[in-house]
Amino acid sequence: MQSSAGVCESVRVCVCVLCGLPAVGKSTLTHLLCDHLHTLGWRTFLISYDELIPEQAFLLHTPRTGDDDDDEEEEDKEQAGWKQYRQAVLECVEVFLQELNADMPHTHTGGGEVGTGSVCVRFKEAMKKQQILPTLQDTHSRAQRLVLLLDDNFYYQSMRYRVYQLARRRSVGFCEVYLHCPLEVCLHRNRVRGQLLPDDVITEMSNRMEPPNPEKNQWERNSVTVDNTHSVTHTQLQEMLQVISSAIEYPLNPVQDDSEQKEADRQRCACSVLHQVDQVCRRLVSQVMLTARGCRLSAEKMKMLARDLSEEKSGFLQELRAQVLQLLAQDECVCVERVVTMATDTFTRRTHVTMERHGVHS
Ligand SMILES: Nc1ncnc2c1ncn2[C@@H]1O[C@H](COP(=O)(O)OP(=O)(O)OP(=O)(O)O)[C@@H](O)[C@H]1O
Repeated sequence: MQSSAGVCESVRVCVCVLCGLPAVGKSTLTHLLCDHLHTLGWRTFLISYDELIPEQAFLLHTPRTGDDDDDEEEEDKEQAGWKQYRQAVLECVEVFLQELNADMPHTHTGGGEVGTGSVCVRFKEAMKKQQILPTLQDTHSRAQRLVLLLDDNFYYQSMRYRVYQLARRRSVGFCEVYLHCPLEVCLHRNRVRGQLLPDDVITEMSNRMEPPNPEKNQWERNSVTVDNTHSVTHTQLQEMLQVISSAIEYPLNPVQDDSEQKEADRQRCACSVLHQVDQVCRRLVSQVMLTARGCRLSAEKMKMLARDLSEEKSGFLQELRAQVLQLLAQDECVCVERVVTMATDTFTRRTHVTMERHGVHS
């Protein structure tokens, strides 16, 4: 049976999120997965964030590392812009899924706010290039299963959770493939391919990486972790195909209870706390750097201090995030103001220790 758009109505779909550090090998693996899925007669739609989001937005976003705290406002604006682009990608995916089995032609021209409209244009180009609609319209095709492969770093759990929510709203399957290997290997692969990203950006992302945690997050139960230090083995490939297959056979149901809303509230609260504490930490780091400048530290020592402070801040924010989410998961009441004050005190003490270690005295 066909809709007026000509797409077979019984297409089973799943969204597969590929996450991992830059240069870990996500794109390479995606192509391998596509080849294998095609031999099963399944269709794939490769959604590469690198190709949909203008390069400029990625460059603006690259996580900052310590000694460039001067222009906080500018960075906030950049972060907001980058988030809009990511949101625009998800909007395109959602409209695509909405129209897939509905009685509608694929004529969506939106794709987000002004400035992110290019994402929609690129999304449509990707559809055309990968011949998504012609194959799905072919009723004789055995391609009744479609796997959307989302290729990006997805280093925060909250980034992946948004995709999960989308899959749930549209009643399709959801799974995750987390690709990892030692940081040094990623840095090396990045250098070999022509150093697309500075080392410290990849290192910073590694500090921030929150791998899937199926034990803690029920919604991440359909995930597989793959060590990509060497070539992917047959067993690893089978594991991935198994997870994708299970996601496609058992699509998610739209929310029946308020658990999803609760989880979203928890994430929002944690983000708010983290954002405020992050601002405070940056100011403290800037102050320390100013004090160090006053102490006439050599350029080399200033660099080492900046690096240590940056690491201290990343680690501290990560710990705090985990603690806040734990409290919220236990339904504890989290007073944002209080947490921010306590966190400020703790981080101030830590910066003092770091200062002393570097011979900086206020
Ligand atoms: N298992 C592997 N063993 C050795 N080299 C690999 C492996 N997988 C990928 N590579 C190489 O590492 C480099 C980065 O791979 P790839 O572009 O797939 O990474 P990526 O995770 O998609 O990067 P990005 O997120 O920056 O787009 C490429 O040169 C690729 O050939």
